[in-house]
Amino acid sequence: MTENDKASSWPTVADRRLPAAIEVDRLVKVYKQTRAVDGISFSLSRGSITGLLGGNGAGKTTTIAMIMGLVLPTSGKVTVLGHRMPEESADVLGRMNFESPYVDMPMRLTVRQNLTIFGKLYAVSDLKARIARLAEDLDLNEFLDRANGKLSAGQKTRVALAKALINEPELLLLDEPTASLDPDTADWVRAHLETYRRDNGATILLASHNMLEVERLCDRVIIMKRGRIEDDDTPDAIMARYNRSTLEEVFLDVARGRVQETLR
Ligand SMILES: Nc1ncnc2c1ncn2[C@@H]1O[C@H](COP(=O)(O)OP(=O)(O)OP(=O)(O)O)[C@@H](O)[C@H]1O
Repeated sequence: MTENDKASSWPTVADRRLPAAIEVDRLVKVYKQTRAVDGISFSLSRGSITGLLGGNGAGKTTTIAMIMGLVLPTSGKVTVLGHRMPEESADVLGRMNFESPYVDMPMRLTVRQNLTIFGKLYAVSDLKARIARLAEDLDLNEFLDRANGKLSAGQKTRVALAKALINEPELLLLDEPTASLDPDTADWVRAHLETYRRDNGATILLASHNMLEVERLCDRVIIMKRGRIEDDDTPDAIMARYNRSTLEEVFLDVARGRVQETLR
């Protein structure tokens, strides 16, 4: 994707008048001894795609869980599509969705049964047609009536993506959407996410350890370290600031505490 393509798919002026897709204000989560999230703030505009980066234990998953209203913040505020989380989650959960390769769907149910259950949970109208469309788009027809437990990792990821898109969410939260996929399937999933975002004006927040993925997909990168935000900007601006040509190098600088002279 070129910079021009990215710019043309950014939110319109009208979109900007809507409440931010996600507003996180001085958010803290303490688990007994661990400050998993330590006072972070950011706001994501509609139609943007943002990468949440950080080493193991940086606080990415905890942040996403608080945005979804699944984990109660110790302090601070989360607002999603204009609604306070978790207090007003019932008003907004139907407009968002989530995917993680680490959350399995029921193994004995077939792909079609799983998608039907999730579709009913989200009260999707004309569910049969929606599943048929997703099966076509995500190439699921070959195994639509196979038990989820009998699928390969790549097939399961495509099904998980179908589940995440079943309600045509305005906001998509992804926790390592291409983990354990072969490069071809991973590329295919990324292309699908780009298309979905472009066609639906959806907002995407994705946690990823794959720096090339983030460079390719994201307009903006938030780097976390030990529960705090270490940097927050476009991929190009961050690479320029660290005087690096890849996000991978920036990631290593941040992880190993190598701060560029220009940043001191
Ligand atoms: N339920 C929990 N109880 C206690 N500590 C937790 C819990 N969940 C996460 N933590 C701790 O909070 C910190 C942040 O964890 P989190 O899973 O949010 O990090 P992450 O950035 O998603 O890491 P990874 O890249 O490894 O998935 C870690 O130190 C972790 O051990």
